[in-house]
Amino acid sequence: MNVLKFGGTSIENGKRIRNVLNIIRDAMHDGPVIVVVSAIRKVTDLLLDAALTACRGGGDYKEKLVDIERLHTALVEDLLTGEKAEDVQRYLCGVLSELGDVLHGVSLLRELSEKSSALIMSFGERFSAYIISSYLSQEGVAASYVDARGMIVTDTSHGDARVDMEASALQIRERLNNADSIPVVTGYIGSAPDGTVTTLGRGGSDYTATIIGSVLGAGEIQIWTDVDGFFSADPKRVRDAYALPFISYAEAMELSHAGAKVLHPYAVHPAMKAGIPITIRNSMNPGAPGTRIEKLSSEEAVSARPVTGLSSISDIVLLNISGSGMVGVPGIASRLFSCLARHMINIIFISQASSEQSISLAINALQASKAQMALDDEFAVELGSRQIESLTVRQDISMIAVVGKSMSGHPGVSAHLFETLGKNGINVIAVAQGANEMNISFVIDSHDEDKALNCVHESFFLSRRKVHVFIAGTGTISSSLIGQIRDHHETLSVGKNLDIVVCGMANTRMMALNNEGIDLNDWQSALQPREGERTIGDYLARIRSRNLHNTIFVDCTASADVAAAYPELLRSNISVVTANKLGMAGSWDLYETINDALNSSNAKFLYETNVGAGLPIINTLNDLRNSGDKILKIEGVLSGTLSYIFNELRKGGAFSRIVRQARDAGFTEPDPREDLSGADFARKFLILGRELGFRINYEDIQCESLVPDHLMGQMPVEEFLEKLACVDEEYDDMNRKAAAEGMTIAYAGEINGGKAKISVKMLPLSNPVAGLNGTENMVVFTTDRYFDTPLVVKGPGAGGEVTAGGVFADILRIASYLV
Ligand SMILES: NC(=O)C1=CN([C@@H]2O[C@H](COP(=O)(O)OP(=O)(O)OC[C@H]3O[C@@H](n4cnc5c(N)ncnc54)[C@H](OP(=O)(O)O)[C@@H]3O)[C@@H](O)[C@H]2O)C=CC1
Ligand SMILES: N[C@@H](CC=O)C(=O)O
Repeated sequence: MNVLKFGGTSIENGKRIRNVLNIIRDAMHDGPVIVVVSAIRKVTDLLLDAALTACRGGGDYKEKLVDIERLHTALVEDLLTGEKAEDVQRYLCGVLSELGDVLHGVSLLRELSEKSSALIMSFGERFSAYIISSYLSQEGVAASYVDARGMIVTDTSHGDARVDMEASALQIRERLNNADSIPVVTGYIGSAPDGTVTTLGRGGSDYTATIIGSVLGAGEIQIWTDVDGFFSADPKRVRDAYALPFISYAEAMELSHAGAKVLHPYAVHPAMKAGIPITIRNSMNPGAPGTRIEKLSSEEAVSARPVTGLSSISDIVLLNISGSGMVGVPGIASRLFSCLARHMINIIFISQASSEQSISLAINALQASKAQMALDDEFAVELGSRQIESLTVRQDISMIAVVGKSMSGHPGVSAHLFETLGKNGINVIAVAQGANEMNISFVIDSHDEDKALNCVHESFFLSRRKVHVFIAGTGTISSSLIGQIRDHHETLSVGKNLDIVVCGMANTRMMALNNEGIDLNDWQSALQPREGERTIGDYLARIRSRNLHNTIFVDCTASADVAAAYPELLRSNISVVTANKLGMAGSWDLYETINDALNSSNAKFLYETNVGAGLPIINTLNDLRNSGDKILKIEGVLSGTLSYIFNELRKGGAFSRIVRQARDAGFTEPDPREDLSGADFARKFLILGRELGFRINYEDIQCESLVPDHLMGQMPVEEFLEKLACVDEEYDDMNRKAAAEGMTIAYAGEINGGKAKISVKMLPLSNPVAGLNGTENMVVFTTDRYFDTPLVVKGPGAGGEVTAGGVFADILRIASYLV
């Protein structure tokens, strides 16, 4: 014999009930069947609403009653015909008038006791079981309605009653053994010894099913619901969660107690005691195998991954009682727990450190004020004498449980868990782990619940890990970067199990956001006007509110406003990769604030492309310093644009035309005057100087400008490029003169002892700088170790593809730290 329990969504409408008929018919091939049903979806909520409305007085509850009647009548009309339909309508009429009387009484008294509430709530299952048993009979499956009030015996805690297993077993055997038709039993309800109606708590029909199954020694207890099984995490919150093929009783119990809604928390115990497997099946997808909950063999347990599943409870508060006077005083904990028990307050989580100075308890948020009052009263004397210093209630708290039988004796699970949380900046407020080592529960701010569930789930369950990228700027570098991420996505996914998801991009006018990833083949179409939300602050607010795990912000703008936001991003634990030099070459104040933020956060900050675009210059410098070498001097060419201009001039051509070519090729800054004035080069030297440990500012870099003063004023870039022709002759002359002397002109500089100088130089053609081509940069490090033959880094120092490649490499460096 098997017990089949159908939840509210499985019997939501006529189509689904027809489906249930097929499931029952199939199950009948395996032997006798007992059916347990919940109320039709929404009915329990409607009943509760009707009860609360009635309690406020007046007749408004009647509207809810009409809704309840309409919902059931529609089902009868859809499913039943002839005498069966009439019989059920008569039954509904009678029971609805009983319900109406109860609600009327509540509205007159304006009082809703737990007892009357349980009575009102019991009607849902009575309606559904009657309709379904009648429908089965009509379809030729002999079935009879069984009211569980006559079988499930409970105590008098009406809303969340405890079941008297012995008394219930007697009744169940008497009513259901040797039944000659399929019993369709009302789930969720029972009765107290005084005959009053009780309920087993929300979702209690699962419990009814396992009680009946265990008493009658069922072969299997099937819980038919609307999901494919017991998931590794709540699929509504964790997109990548998946149905587990099997889990142990103990794991199912831990997970359902910690918030997994697929199974009532008490339902596992009777089945476990009787050794009967429970299967969770999807009535909308009966072909899916579902999850089998049973006793696992030791081999199965050992071969399983250490963590089986995650669950969470959101609406809780954390009570914290603390005081140095509690240390070594016996009885405080006992009084604390007894007091809460007396007030029927269920404790979800307990944590006490060995110092005994504080005890933290998580309880349901609805019971917070009751608990606070009760404890204030209980500990009034200790609070008055400051033996207990504070009794606080912290709101907006969530508890997450990480559960797995194989966690026991498996070192590193908690280390991995807390490392993952830490890297994502999730603050753990309290932790608890029982000595059975199969549940680590921790309490965090509710704001971080989804982020924590996702990053922990990913780190324990998925081989492929996600990194969420938000880009600022959609110009030359960003466009190349987006193309590279798109083209390399598959390789990274297969080769490195890394999924780079670009979730956001913005320029000053447009923005696109998508947590699941923007389509990189058509990202331009995803951009929408930023109406009213045009500042970088608005974009950052959107990013922060998403609170996704493993988030990297990528700055491909040349905006000081964006650079000024780095400290805030880092403090929000969002890592930053930037091609924009205005952060590390900004004011000393900003530079320090960025470093302070970096030191106080777990986020990373990389800016290799700030100097020499994709060339490994900052990393080389730091490798030299970190390995103990002393850098004596840095010389070279660090402007791709100026290198290009002088390399082209050497071949002949007008200065202004070459500048225009550099701009069109994407080598220049958004405003080419930043390059021609030497400012961009100076920033790179400033960054290198600071990397070397010098406290220097932009003003400390001596640099020669190539832009005539009158062209430095405010004017559009196009106008500037036109007017720049005024210097063409001067550079033509300079170039000719140099060539005549077997020399060349170049724009180069050096940093020596904290002093930096950049200028136009006349160099012999034998100088390596004269051999540069295109946008090539060259940096020469003279160090203690590289003294006779200095270390040279040389290659293209500007351009979309090489710079984007450097940005991409920084993203991957951070990704490999995060995942
Ligand atoms: N080009 C190169 O070879 C190299 C460039 N870099 C650096 O990379 C950065 C980008 O250069 P590049 O791509 O060539 O420049 P582009 O001018 O092509 O692109 C700049 C982008 O930044 C956007 N932007 C500006 N301000 C903001 C803001 N406040 N919020 C959001 N978006 C903003 C612009 O949007 P809008 O169009 O709306 O103004 C534009 O999309 C610069 O800092 C540059 O120094 C570094 C190494 C090499
Ligand atoms: N405009 C810059 C780009 C790299 O930083 C340059 O020309 O070097």
